[in-house]
Amino acid sequence: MNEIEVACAVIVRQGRILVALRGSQMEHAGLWEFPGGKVDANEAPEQALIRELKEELLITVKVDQPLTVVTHDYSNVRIRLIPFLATLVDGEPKPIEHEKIEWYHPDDLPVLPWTDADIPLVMEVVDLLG
Ligand SMILES: Nc1nc2c([nH]c(=O)n2[C@H]2C[C@H](O)[C@@H](COP(=O)(O)OP(=O)(O)OP(=O)(O)O)O2)c(=O)[nH]1
Repeated sequence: MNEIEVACAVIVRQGRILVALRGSQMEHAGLWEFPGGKVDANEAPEQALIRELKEELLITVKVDQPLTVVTHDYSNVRIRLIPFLATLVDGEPKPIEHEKIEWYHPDDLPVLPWTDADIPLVMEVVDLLG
Protein backbone atom coordinates (compact mmCIF):
# COMPACT_ATOMS: atom_id res chain seq x y z
CA MET A 1 0.00 0.00 0.00
CA ASN A 2 1.09 3.53 -0.73
CA GLU A 3 2.40 5.19 2.46
CA ILE A 4 2.46 8.92 3.18
CA GLU A 5 3.84 10.91 6.08
CA VAL A 6 1.63 13.65 7.44
CA ALA A 7 2.80 16.13 10.08
CA CYS A 8 0.18 17.76 12.30
CA ALA A 9 0.16 20.31 15.10
CA VAL A 10 -1.52 20.39 18.48
CA ILE A 11 -1.46 24.16 19.04
CA VAL A 12 -2.33 25.16 22.59
CA ARG A 13 -3.32 28.68 23.59
CA GLN A 14 -4.76 29.56 27.00
CA GLY A 15 -5.72 25.94 27.60
CA ARG A 16 -7.53 25.51 24.30
CA ILE A 17 -6.51 23.57 21.21
CA LEU A 18 -6.84 24.60 17.59
CA VAL A 19 -8.75 22.08 15.51
CA ALA A 20 -9.88 22.25 11.90
CA LEU A 21 -12.88 20.89 9.99
CA ARG A 22 -12.03 19.44 6.58
CA GLY A 23 -13.91 21.17 3.77
CA SER A 24 -16.26 19.64 1.21
CA GLN A 25 -13.55 19.66 -1.49
CA MET A 26 -11.13 17.67 0.69
CA GLU A 27 -10.84 13.95 1.30
CA HIS A 28 -12.45 13.04 4.64
CA ALA A 29 -14.82 16.01 4.27
CA GLY A 30 -16.78 16.93 7.36
CA LEU A 31 -14.29 15.39 9.78
CA TRP A 32 -12.06 17.21 12.26
CA GLU A 33 -8.28 17.06 12.26
CA PHE A 34 -5.22 18.76 13.66
CA PRO A 35 -3.90 21.17 11.04
CA GLY A 36 -0.91 20.08 9.00
CA GLY A 37 -0.21 18.21 5.80
CA LYS A 38 1.98 15.90 3.80
CA VAL A 39 5.72 15.82 4.36
CA ASP A 40 7.58 16.31 1.06
CA ALA A 41 10.57 14.22 0.03
CA ASN A 42 13.75 15.48 1.71
CA GLU A 43 11.76 17.54 4.18
CA ALA A 44 11.77 17.13 7.96
CA PRO A 45 8.31 16.75 9.52
CA GLU A 46 8.89 19.91 11.57
CA GLN A 47 9.68 21.89 8.39
CA ALA A 48 6.61 20.49 6.63
CA LEU A 49 4.47 21.55 9.55
CA ILE A 50 5.75 25.12 9.52
CA ARG A 51 5.21 25.31 5.74
CA GLU A 52 1.71 23.80 5.81
CA LEU A 53 0.48 26.01 8.65
CA LYS A 54 1.64 29.12 6.79
CA GLU A 55 -0.20 27.93 3.67
CA GLU A 56 -3.45 26.77 5.21
CA LEU A 57 -3.90 29.03 8.24
CA LEU A 58 -1.53 31.97 7.57
CA ILE A 59 0.24 31.48 10.91
CA THR A 60 3.79 30.93 12.10
CA VAL A 61 4.35 28.34 14.81
CA LYS A 62 7.21 27.16 16.97
CA VAL A 63 7.33 23.37 16.92
CA ASP A 64 7.68 21.94 20.43
CA GLN A 65 7.76 18.34 21.67
CA PRO A 66 6.79 15.41 19.45
CA LEU A 67 3.78 13.31 20.42
CA THR A 68 3.23 9.65 19.53
CA VAL A 69 3.27 8.75 15.83
CA VAL A 70 0.11 6.99 14.62
CA THR A 71 0.09 4.61 11.66
CA HIS A 72 -3.33 4.13 10.11
CA ASP A 73 -4.48 2.24 7.02
CA TYR A 74 -7.22 3.95 5.03
CA SER A 75 -8.68 1.94 2.12
CA ASN A 76 -6.29 3.50 -0.40
CA VAL A 77 -3.31 4.69 1.61
CA ARG A 78 -1.34 4.09 4.81
CA ILE A 79 -0.64 7.27 6.68
CA ARG A 80 2.01 7.94 9.28
CA LEU A 81 0.62 10.81 11.29
CA ILE A 82 3.50 12.66 12.98
CA PRO A 83 2.16 15.01 15.66
CA PHE A 84 3.88 17.81 17.56
CA LEU A 85 2.85 20.22 20.24
CA ALA A 86 3.26 23.71 18.81
CA THR A 87 2.98 27.33 19.90
CA LEU A 88 1.51 30.13 17.83
CA VAL A 89 4.16 32.82 17.39
CA ASP A 90 2.68 35.02 14.66
CA GLY A 91 -0.68 35.63 13.00
CA GLU A 92 -4.26 34.78 13.88
CA PRO A 93 -5.35 31.53 12.18
CA LYS A 94 -7.72 31.85 9.21
CA PRO A 95 -9.24 28.80 7.49
CA ILE A 96 -7.91 29.16 3.94
CA GLU A 97 -8.56 25.51 3.03
CA HIS A 98 -10.72 24.25 5.88
CA GLU A 99 -14.46 24.64 6.35
CA LYS A 100 -13.81 26.20 9.75
CA ILE A 101 -11.50 26.21 12.72
CA GLU A 102 -12.26 26.20 16.44
CA TRP A 103 -10.40 26.41 19.74
CA TYR A 104 -11.65 23.66 22.04
CA HIS A 105 -10.85 22.63 25.59
CA PRO A 106 -9.12 19.20 25.44
CA ASP A 107 -12.00 17.52 27.29
CA ASP A 108 -14.40 18.60 24.52
CA LEU A 109 -12.36 16.96 21.74
CA PRO A 110 -13.38 13.27 22.02
CA VAL A 111 -17.02 13.88 21.00
CA LEU A 112 -16.06 15.47 17.66
CA PRO A 113 -16.14 13.35 14.49
CA TRP A 114 -12.40 12.90 13.80
CA THR A 115 -10.54 11.43 10.85
CA ASP A 116 -9.88 7.82 11.88
CA ALA A 117 -6.11 8.18 12.23
CA ASP A 118 -6.54 10.89 14.86
CA ILE A 119 -8.39 8.88 17.52
CA PRO A 120 -5.29 7.68 19.45
CA LEU A 121 -3.80 11.16 19.22
CA VAL A 122 -6.96 12.77 20.61
CA MET A 123 -6.77 10.37 23.57
CA GLU A 124 -3.11 11.29 24.13
CA VAL A 125 -3.97 14.99 24.05
CA VAL A 126 -6.76 14.53 26.59
CA ASP A 127 -4.42 12.55 28.89
CA LEU A 128 -1.70 15.17 28.57
CA LEU A 129 -3.70 18.39 28.65
CA GLY A 130 -7.28 17.60 29.73
N1 LIG B 1 -3.43 17.49 8.23
C1 LIG B 1 -3.93 16.38 8.72
N2 LIG B 1 -4.18 15.34 7.88
C2 LIG B 1 -4.69 14.24 8.41
C3 LIG B 1 -4.97 14.11 9.80
N3 LIG B 1 -5.48 12.89 10.02
C4 LIG B 1 -5.54 12.25 8.84
O1 LIG B 1 -5.96 11.12 8.63
N4 LIG B 1 -5.06 13.06 7.84
C5 LIG B 1 -4.97 12.69 6.44
C6 LIG B 1 -5.91 13.41 5.58
C7 LIG B 1 -5.20 13.44 4.24
O2 LIG B 1 -5.47 12.23 3.57
C8 LIG B 1 -3.74 13.47 4.63
C9 LIG B 1 -3.18 14.86 4.64
O3 LIG B 1 -3.27 15.34 3.41
P1 LIG B 1 -3.70 16.85 3.08
O4 LIG B 1 -4.48 16.78 1.85
O5 LIG B 1 -4.31 17.53 4.26
O6 LIG B 1 -2.26 17.43 2.93
P2 LIG B 1 -1.69 18.43 1.89
O7 LIG B 1 -2.25 19.79 2.23
O8 LIG B 1 -0.22 18.25 1.92
O9 LIG B 1 -2.32 17.87 0.55
P3 LIG B 1 -2.15 18.27 -0.96
O10 LIG B 1 -1.62 19.66 -0.98
O11 LIG B 1 -1.25 17.23 -1.53
O12 LIG B 1 -3.58 18.12 -1.46
O13 LIG B 1 -3.68 12.95 5.96
C10 LIG B 1 -4.70 15.21 10.67
O14 LIG B 1 -4.93 15.22 11.89
N5 LIG B 1 -4.18 16.33 10.06
